[in-house]
Amino acid sequence: MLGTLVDTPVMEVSDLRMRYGDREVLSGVEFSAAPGEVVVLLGPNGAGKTTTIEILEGFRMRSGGDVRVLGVDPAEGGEAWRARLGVVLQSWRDHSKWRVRELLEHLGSYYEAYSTPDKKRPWVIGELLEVVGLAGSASTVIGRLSGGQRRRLDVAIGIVGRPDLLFLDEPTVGFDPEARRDFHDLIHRMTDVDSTTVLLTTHDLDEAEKLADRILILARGRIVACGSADALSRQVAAESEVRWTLDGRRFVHSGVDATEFVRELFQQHGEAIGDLEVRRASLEETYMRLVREVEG
Ligand SMILES: Nc1ncnc2c1ncn2[C@@H]1O[C@H](COP(=O)(O)OP(=O)(O)OP(=O)(O)O)[C@@H](O)[C@H]1O
Repeated sequence: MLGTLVDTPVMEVSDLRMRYGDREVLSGVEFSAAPGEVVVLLGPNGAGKTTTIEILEGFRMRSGGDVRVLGVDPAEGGEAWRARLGVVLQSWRDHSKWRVRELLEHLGSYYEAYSTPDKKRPWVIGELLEVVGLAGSASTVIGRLSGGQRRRLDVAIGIVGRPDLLFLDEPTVGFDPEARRDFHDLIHRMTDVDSTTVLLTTHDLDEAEKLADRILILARGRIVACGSADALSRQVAAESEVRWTLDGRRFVHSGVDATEFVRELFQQHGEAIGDLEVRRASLEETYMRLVREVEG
């Protein structure tokens, strides 16, 4: 085929509005996401992150605006559309008497009808148990899992149908550091191997920085900033901090062009320079500054 193949966006949101009673929570949210992209939605408590995700999942009717998810308006999405979505809910409370493998096999069987030549559904359960770190608990009764294992099961339930688009609302709450790292590896694997698009919310900025291709900051009903962690930090804090030692003394300099400054520093002092550090604003500093500016 001649010409450039342009990926159709997996999600397109334009002028999204949501009102609860007379209170407007979302007042013109705009963003889109491409196949295989990991988009992280950040924002203070009550900003409307869960509301946004629920609208995209088709669980909540919006008050206004245009939304397309996998090319379909979520308000009208049917079974075949839903089968291509993965949703990780806050916690799976039902079926506490079932065993882990049994529940995943049961839920997975629903997706068989939606297998395609490119994507065999559901995930092979043994392999799924491996990747979410539950292989050792396959025969455990769900009611006896620990909080962290329960959360791993939530993730397994969300991805058992090998979704094209995965929604995760605060997925790693209650994870220990190892489970958190395993989860990050899993997300990378899904986007690399299956080109799954991921939209997730978190309050863990370190996690956002590790996972996101793009970070969206939701505040006061709108997306107030959008970009990689690095781009956001450049946008907010033009200056970087350079620290170094010289003849046993510590120095600090803040400026716009750190590279040029360091070049000159070395030209002037050469090997006498020690412990050089160049630091841009962290995502936490950037986030706090952006949200404070918007919230006045
Ligand atoms: N069903 C509802 N009826 C009325 N108000 C609601 C409803 N659901 C949410 N809200 C309100 O809408 C606002 C946004 O809530 P939402 O849960 O979407 O925020 P969030 O960004 O996910 O917050 P958090 O970070 O605390 O999870 C909040 O003020 C909340 O109280």
